[in-house]
Amino acid sequence: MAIQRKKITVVGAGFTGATTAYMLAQKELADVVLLDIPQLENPTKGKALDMLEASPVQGFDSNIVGTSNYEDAAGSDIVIITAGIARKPGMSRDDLVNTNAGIMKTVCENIKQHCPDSIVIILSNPVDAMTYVAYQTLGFPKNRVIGQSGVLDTARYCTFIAQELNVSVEDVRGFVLGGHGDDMVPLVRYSNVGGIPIEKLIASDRIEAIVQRTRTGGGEIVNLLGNGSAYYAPAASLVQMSEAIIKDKKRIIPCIALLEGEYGYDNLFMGVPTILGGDGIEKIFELDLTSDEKAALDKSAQSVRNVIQIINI
Ligand SMILES: NC(=O)C1=CN([C@@H]2O[C@H](COP(=O)(O)OP(=O)(O)OC[C@H]3O[C@@H](n4cnc5c(N)ncnc54)[C@H](O)[C@@H]3O)[C@@H](O)[C@H]2O)C=CC1
Ligand SMILES: O=C([O-])CC(=O)C(=O)O
Repeated sequence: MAIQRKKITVVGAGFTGATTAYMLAQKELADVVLLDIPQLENPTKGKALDMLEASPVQGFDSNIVGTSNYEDAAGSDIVIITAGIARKPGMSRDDLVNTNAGIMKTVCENIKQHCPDSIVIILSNPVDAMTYVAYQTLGFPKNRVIGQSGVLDTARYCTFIAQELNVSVEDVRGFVLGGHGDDMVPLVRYSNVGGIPIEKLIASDRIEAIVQRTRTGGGEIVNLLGNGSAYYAPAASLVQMSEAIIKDKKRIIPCIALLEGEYGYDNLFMGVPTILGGDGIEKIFELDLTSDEKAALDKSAQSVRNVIQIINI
């Protein structure tokens, strides 16, 4: 009897979607379905075939197909949504809200019909608000609707700390709380290098500079690229989340989760530390925060609420 492989569908075959599909296949996490709109069916099939033809060279056996038909997504264990427009220099993520909310609703209606048992990971921006739209449309339990921001924001934060100290990124631990906007909250007090608190190793003005660069890390890439936004690190982040779910690793990963009283917020999707495993978000950790940290998180939460209020679909 043939081995039943896991299946992951990536909706949106643009920069982030295609890169994610390729990384998932390289790691042999699952067979991959790459899905875009009917007008882009041939380019989507072409990207998938091109990736598949790399498999003999790279030595992976995951299958990859391109499609615009949601029937091909049926039975997916995970659906990753990257569909939507990306910002350009001079724009904020929030400028994308109504265009992408419309796209999110259409995509999620299809996922609800064809992949009712899947765990859904949302990337499209503004991602906290888009995760809320997805949750409303899908009607899935909250553990199966997850937004990606914290892995990426934390990765940027850890990159900058490793650069500052000229040490391995592998030894840097930290995480970023809050919404995926310029007022996200890198938690300095909980950050360390090889177990040593960063406050003992880096001067406070340099830490502040790292925190600020992390907050505007997406914009830094947008300005450099000139016509789109980051995709290598976002794709790597989606793959780490998918791996935690597919392998039931129970990793402690910051994810956008539905808060129902945690940290004092209700009915709000925002980035918090979670356990990510086979059931999706299996637990949310509530950390003790100082009054300054809580005030920063309140500001970030308010920004997320402000965006949700202008959704008009
Ligand atoms: N949460 C995060 O940390 C990050 C979020 N993003 C967001 O991810 C989204 C995608 O970014 P990119 O891949 O760079 O954009 P892109 O423009 O390269 O690709 C988007 C793709 O979505 C497709 N699409 C549009 N409507 C669709 C629909 N109804 N069904 C299926 N596919 C549809 C487009 O045809 C296009 O191929 C953007 O909103 C961007 O802001 C990007 C990086 C990080
Ligand atoms: O900045 C953007 O528009 C894309 C994104 O969310 C990121 O790279 O953090």
